[in-house]
Amino acid sequence: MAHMHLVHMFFHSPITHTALSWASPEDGQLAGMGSFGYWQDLARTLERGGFDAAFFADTPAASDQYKDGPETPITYGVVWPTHDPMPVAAVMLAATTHLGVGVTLSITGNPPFLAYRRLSTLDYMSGGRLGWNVVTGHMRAEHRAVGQDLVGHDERYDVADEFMEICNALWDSFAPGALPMDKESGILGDPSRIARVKHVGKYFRCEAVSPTLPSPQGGRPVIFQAGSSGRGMEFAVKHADGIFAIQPHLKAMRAFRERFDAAAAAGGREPIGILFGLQYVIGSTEEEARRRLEALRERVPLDAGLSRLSAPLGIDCSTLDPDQPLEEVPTEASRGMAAALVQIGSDTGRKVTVREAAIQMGLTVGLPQVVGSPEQIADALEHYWRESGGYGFNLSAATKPGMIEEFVDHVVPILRKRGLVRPEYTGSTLRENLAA
Ligand SMILES: Cc1cc2nc3c(=O)[nH]c(=O)nc-3n(C[C@H](O)[C@H](O)[C@H](O)COP(=O)(O)O)c2cc1C
Repeated sequence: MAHMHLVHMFFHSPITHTALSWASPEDGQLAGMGSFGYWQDLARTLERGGFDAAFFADTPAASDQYKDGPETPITYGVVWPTHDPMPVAAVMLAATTHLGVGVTLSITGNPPFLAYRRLSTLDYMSGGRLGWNVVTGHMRAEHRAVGQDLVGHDERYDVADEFMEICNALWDSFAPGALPMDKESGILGDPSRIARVKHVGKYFRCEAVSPTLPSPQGGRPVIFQAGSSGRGMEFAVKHADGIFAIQPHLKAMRAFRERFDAAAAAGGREPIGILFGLQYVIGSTEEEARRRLEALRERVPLDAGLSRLSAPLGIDCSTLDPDQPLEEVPTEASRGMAAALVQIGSDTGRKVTVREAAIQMGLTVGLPQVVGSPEQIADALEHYWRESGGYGFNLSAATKPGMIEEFVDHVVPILRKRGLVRPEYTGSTLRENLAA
């Protein structure tokens, strides 16, 4: 664990995690959605700060769990609109030379061959700076949108395993010397050295040669994974190079890391690097940061928070009394998330009401927050990093792009001075930079 690794989280949407952040006078992302320049500038800022990558989360369809429809996400712009992250990844990769971009691409609604082609094209064009966050798609709306049935939790990972089998076979299909690319003889590829993949499985069929040139980074893009259930961990141990995780506080981060290390050891692997999600709210002083946080909190409509809370709990939260303790709400969907919200912001186990959980959900979607001056944020990151044993952080800025610039200009120099992050990029691919 030589250095703290930093990735910065986004949605290709008006917000990342804070409902109504788009309405803050400080925020430029809604206007930025119609501008290549906005994303290019963000990419250059992150590269100036030595970030390993920008990461795009993606849930392609507006959530319809709350009040059985998409009205609330549409009304308040809660991850609606949600544009495709793949083109914006291309824009950011084109504006930089070292920054990686991790994109989320769901196995729902995307045939493996076409997903492989889109990912490999971008990986090749960027000189090996692409990461893929493999998600199974857990939202009802996403399945309704593409006309597929939502399969059971563990079976989703069986489908994902088979999906990966096809992608891996295509990535591994090139033998040495497969690509003479010889202008003199006019021979570009040697078909005897490029395997034709023939897959007939339970969920997919594919018969093809790779339509794209091989990955410049170790045979395939960097594979990220974010599932934390037992079956999710099993999938990660089999396929992932890095893990994205959201845990509500330090104690939970450490426990999660220990659980994952044990799963990796059981699967015969070295520990996999975990990047913990954190939201930061920065100010030139602590008072300023707290003022900014309060302005954001006051803007979160209860309805938007309740709609955010509905998805992980798997219930329509409009049916709940906002003043009842969250603990009393029965949920079959994500007990982990409910337990995390009950303890949000502390590890003291203080009981929160549905209203408090909803506002907190509207503010951070369960991410722990670090709030303060650049020095205080650097201190918090160092503490979390040293004590959790995590590989680094998947950071989310409450407003954009200003807070990101402030982080790069004022927090990164402190982290560099302390020797916590590397002074400059040492590799040219995302895989190399993440390993350094
Ligand atoms: C940091 C983080 C980012 C995630 N990003 C996405 C995403 O962009 N799209 C998505 O559909 N699911 C996303 N997920 C959800 C996971 O991929 C997974 O479906 C969910 O955690 C449930 O899996 P589990 O039951 O194995 O934990 C994310 C989860 C975490 C912790």
